[in-house]
Order: sequence, then C-alpha cells, then structure tokens
Amino acid sequence: MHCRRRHGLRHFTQGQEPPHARAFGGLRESRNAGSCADSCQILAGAAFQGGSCVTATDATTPLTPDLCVIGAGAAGLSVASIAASLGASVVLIESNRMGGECLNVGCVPSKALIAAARWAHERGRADGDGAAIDFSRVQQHVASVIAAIAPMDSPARYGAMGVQVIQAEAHFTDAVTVSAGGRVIKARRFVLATGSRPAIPPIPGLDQVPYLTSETVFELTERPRHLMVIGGGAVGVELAQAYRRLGAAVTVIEAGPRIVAQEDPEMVSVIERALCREGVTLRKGAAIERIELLSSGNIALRLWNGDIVEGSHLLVAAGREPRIEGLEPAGIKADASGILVNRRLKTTNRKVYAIGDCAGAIATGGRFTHVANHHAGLVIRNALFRLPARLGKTPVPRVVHTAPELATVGLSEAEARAKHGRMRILRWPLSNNDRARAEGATEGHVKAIVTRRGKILGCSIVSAQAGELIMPWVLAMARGLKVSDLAGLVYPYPTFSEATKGAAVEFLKPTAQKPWLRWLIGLVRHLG
Ligand SMILES: Cc1cc2nc3c(=O)[nH]c(=O)nc-3n(C[C@H](O)[C@H](O)[C@H](O)COP(=O)(O)OP(=O)(O)OC[C@H]3O[C@@H](n4cnc5c(N)ncnc54)[C@H](O)[C@@H]3O)c2cc1C
Ligand SMILES: NC(=O)c1ccc[n+]([C@@H]2O[C@H](COP(=O)([O-])OP(=O)(O)OC[C@H]3O[C@@H](n4cnc5c(N)ncnc54)[C@H](O)[C@@H]3O)[C@@H](O)[C@H]2O)c1
Repeated sequence: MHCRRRHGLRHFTQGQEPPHARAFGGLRESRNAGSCADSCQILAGAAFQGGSCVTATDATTPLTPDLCVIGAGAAGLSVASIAASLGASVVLIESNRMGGECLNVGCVPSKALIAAARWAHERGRADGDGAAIDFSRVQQHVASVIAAIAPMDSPARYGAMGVQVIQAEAHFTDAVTVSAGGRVIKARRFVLATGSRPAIPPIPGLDQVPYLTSETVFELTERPRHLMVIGGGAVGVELAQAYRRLGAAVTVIEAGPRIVAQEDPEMVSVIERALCREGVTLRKGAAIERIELLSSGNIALRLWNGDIVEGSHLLVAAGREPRIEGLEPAGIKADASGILVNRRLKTTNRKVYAIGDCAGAIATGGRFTHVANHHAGLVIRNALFRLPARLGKTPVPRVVHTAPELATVGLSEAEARAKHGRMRILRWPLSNNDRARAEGATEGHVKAIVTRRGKILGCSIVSAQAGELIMPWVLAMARGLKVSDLAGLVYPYPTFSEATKGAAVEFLKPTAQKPWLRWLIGLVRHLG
C-alpha cells in the first residue's frame, strides 16, 4: 500500500540517506527510535526528530523544513516518504491515526472483510442464517491485517526516515505559517493531504437513530441481523455483498436509478445480478422520507412511495465530503468538491499544494488510494524540482471490489461516443476462457473501446480478478500501444489474462474476412 515499500530505507543509496536515517543505520536497527517515537506519541503535539524527542526548548523555535505535510493518510505518507528519501527535510502532521482512512477505516479493513466473506461464501457457511460463521474471528482477521500493516505507517518508521512527525491538529495562522501542537512551522512548501469524511445526507430522523459509517462499521462486534445500507456506490455495494456473504440480511437503498452510477451500466448489470443472486435486496430510485427508531430497537426507513424498510442496523454510505476547514488565513479557496487546485495541484496560495481526497474536482480521478499516491509523485516533482508535472497525463484505473470485480480505465462507451463518434467495441466473455471454466468463474466479460485505427480509448472488465486483469490495458494506454499490440503478445495458458488477448484479437477479425486476404492465401497455395 502507498509508496512506503518502494520508498523505504532499504532503497536509499549511501549518498541519498537522510542524516538521521544514517545515524540509525536503517529501519530494522531503529528500536530505540521506535520507543522514543512511541513515547512522543503519548504527548499530543510532541515532535519526533529522527530519533530524538523535541524538548521544551526546541519547541519555541519555528521549524523550517522544505516540506510540511498535513495529514498522514495515503497521500501525506507518500509525499513525506518520497521527499525524505530524496534528502528533503519534512515535517508530517497528523491529528488522528497514522495511515488515515485507507489503513484504518477504508481499503484495508474493507478488503480484509471482503476476503473473510469470500472464504465464508466459498465454504457455503453463509447459507441459511449463517450461524456457522464465528463473527469474532472475522473481526480478528480485519484487526490483524490492519495491525500487520500499521508499523509501515508508524511515527517510528517515519522518524527513522528523517521525517519529523507531529501528532496534533494543524491549522494555518497566516499564508506562510502552520501551527500544530504548540509548534510553529514555516515551510518552504506546504502539502495539504487532509482527506475526506463520510457525507451524512440531511434525512429527517437520521440524527435520532444509531447509524454506522465506514468509520465505525469495522468496529461491529456482532454480525448485524439485517443491515440496511444507504447508498449504492462502491462503499455500499462492497460492504453489502460482504455482510450478505457473512450471513446478514442486507438491503441497499439507492436514491438514483442505478447502483455504482459512475460506471458503464452494461458492466454494472453483471454485478447487480450477482448481488441479487446472493440475496442482497436492491431498492433503486428509493427516496427516504424519514427515519425512525422503533420500540423493538429496529430502525425503520420510510420511503416517499409509502414503503417501509426495517432492519437492525443502518450503514450510511452516501458519498464523501472533503476536509477543508481552516483554510481562510492562508487564502486557500475550496468548494464542495474540495480544495481548488490547478493541474499541478497548486492551491490558490502558491506555496501550498493539495492532494488526495481533499483536492477538488479537477484533481479527482476519483477518491482512491492510488490516485492519492499519484498526486504525491506529481507534487514532489513540482515542489522539490520545479518540474511542470501535471494531472491528466497518466491513465488511472479504478476497481469496485465486489465479486465479480469491476475494473475500468479510460473512457466509458458513452464518453467515447460523445468524444470520438465512430469507434469499435470489442467484447470477450469469460465463458470463453479455459481457466475461468476450470475455476468455475465464467461470469463477466472484457469490453474494450478502440478507435477504428486501434487506439485504445478505454477498457472495462467485470470478472473474477478484474483488478489484476486491467493492467495490460492501463500500460497500453499509458504508452500509446495499439490494441493490435495486445493481440500480438504471448499469454500463458491457461490464465484469466488470455481474456485480454481474446478481446484484442476481436479487433483483427474483420481484417481476416477481407477478400484480398483470401486471395493472398489462394495465391500462396497455388505457388505450392
Ligand atoms: C470503505 C472504504 C473502502 C475503500 N476502498 C478503497 C480501495 O479499495 N481502493 C482505493 O484505491 N481506495 C479505496 N477507498 C478510498 C481511499 O481510502 C481514499 O481515497 C484514501 O485513503 C485517501 O487518502 P488521503 O491521504 O487523501 O486521505 P486520508 O486517508 O483521509 O488522510 C487524511 C489524514 O489527514 C488527517 N488530518 C485531517 N485534517 C488534519 C489537520 N488539520 N491536522 C492534522 N491532520 C489532519 C486525518 O486525520 C487523516 O488521517 C476506500 C474508502 C472507503 C471509505
Ligand atoms: N474499490 C474502491 O476503490 C473504493 C471502495 C470504496 C470507496 N471508494 C471511494 O470512496 C468514495 C466514497 O464511496 P461511496 O460509495 O460512499 O460514495 P459514492 O459517491 O460513490 O456513492 C454514494 C451513493 O449514495 C447515493 N446516495 C446519496 N444520498 C443518498 C440518500 N439520501 N439516499 C439513498 N442514496 C443516496 C448516491 O446516489 C450514490 O450512488 C468514492 O469516491 C470511491 O471512489 C473506493
């Protein structure tokens, strides 16, 4: 996850190592650093400077690093680790848990839960009331995965890299100064990586009932009897399927006409079928009028059409809103989509960048960890090297981690039609793939959108392992390869990846029907 593995101390050459890292002789020997950092954590606002706790005297002196990064989620950690590995001085400020959303309440726990649910599903234990599932073991699995990854994001590890970690809330006091935990930071450049939080829709009665969000759902100690999910986006459908597979009754209430509305309806319909087959109830186009707590302890959602949906638990997964508070003293502007940035991720304050989930519409290729990491790379090039690295040059894939998965890169069919008019659509069903047959995973297909000359405009795959299968298409788009290049590769047999070849070869089929080709074969035959 993040860039931490790529940018860990292991990869420093002697010349590149920050002085503090050299003093520790690398991460694995930094046990003292760890204990010092840990004790620093106890003192809110204490800073950890490459192995030595900042003393009260130190605290009166403003810190003047090359970079001050606010927020230690995927985006902030990536920037801090890359910058430190390049020898820049970095202050990293985090008010909550290191690792941010992805590690603590996002990608990591959700994918651990999904994995546990898949195991339960495959063993058939989720049938009936799912009584055979020991939910506490599921929760232990989720907690153990977080715990296994957490040291990679810890203050100790970042301290050993030479990053000064301050555990406190940061706020701008003027255009060039940040204050956090009693420290004053006047950095050459600031990077805002403050992330987002769950959006809570203004539904009457919602504030009167107990409800879960992605920030609390992974703390459930008992399996919900009937989980109602408000919102059929990625969070809603991934968790709905996982809890259904773990034996809960699940109803998704989606206000719009479609679930996962940002993706191609043709591909989403495959996910929708799978959800319904497994017993998830989907209520699309369902507007909630009000929410009530019943005397039974259940929660009732009253819909505008008069229907009532009743369940034991309520999960609100109705989108995210950026964390954009306290920017006024620095002259940084924001709107509902996030902090306003240009294509170099610079805010309206020329010393400040914004990246990851907190960055506004222009920066969002979606709110994803890999987008946050991508932003981090762009900011490093801009802030440390003044290179004109910009958004929009690199194709960014996205994956909905349901079963089957849905992975997409580039334009959808509708977007491509609007932009390019004439184009070709290449489809290849997984039922034509021998490995998929062997695995009993034939649901889904590849759908590639190409120009008539074979330039790849986009690709969407709905299948088992679609998130893995999308990468050749991402590479081809990034490097300007044509679909015929993908058709010409040798793929190992039998693998799911042959589905890419299947779709790519579809592009060549009309050529194979051309009369001149038949004529050429006939001529060669005639010549013996
Ligand atoms: C359930 C769920 C599943 C997801 N699954 C995936 C997935 O599979 N793949 C994927 O790519 N993405 C996924 N995401 C999205 C992904 O988690 C986010 O896009 C990513 O974590 C954003 O990283 P970030 O660094 O921008 O923000 P965050 O991780 O939110 O980090 C921001 C940090 O800034 C801190 N902060 C905020 N304000 C201040 C302040 N004033 N002072 C100090 N610190 C501050 C916060 O405490 C926080 O730790 C998922 C999200 C959810 C909710
Ligand atoms: N696999 C992944 O990479 C992954 C997984 C989870 C989340 N994420 C990211 O997290 C972010 C948030 O995901 P999300 O699913 O919460 O948001 P989302 O915006 O994708 O979906 C929210 C859904 O809730 C619906 N909704 C809003 N208000 C409603 C109401 N009052 N009643 C019923 N439905 C309502 C919306 O119509 C929408 O379909 C996304 O940007 C996504 O990129 C990514």
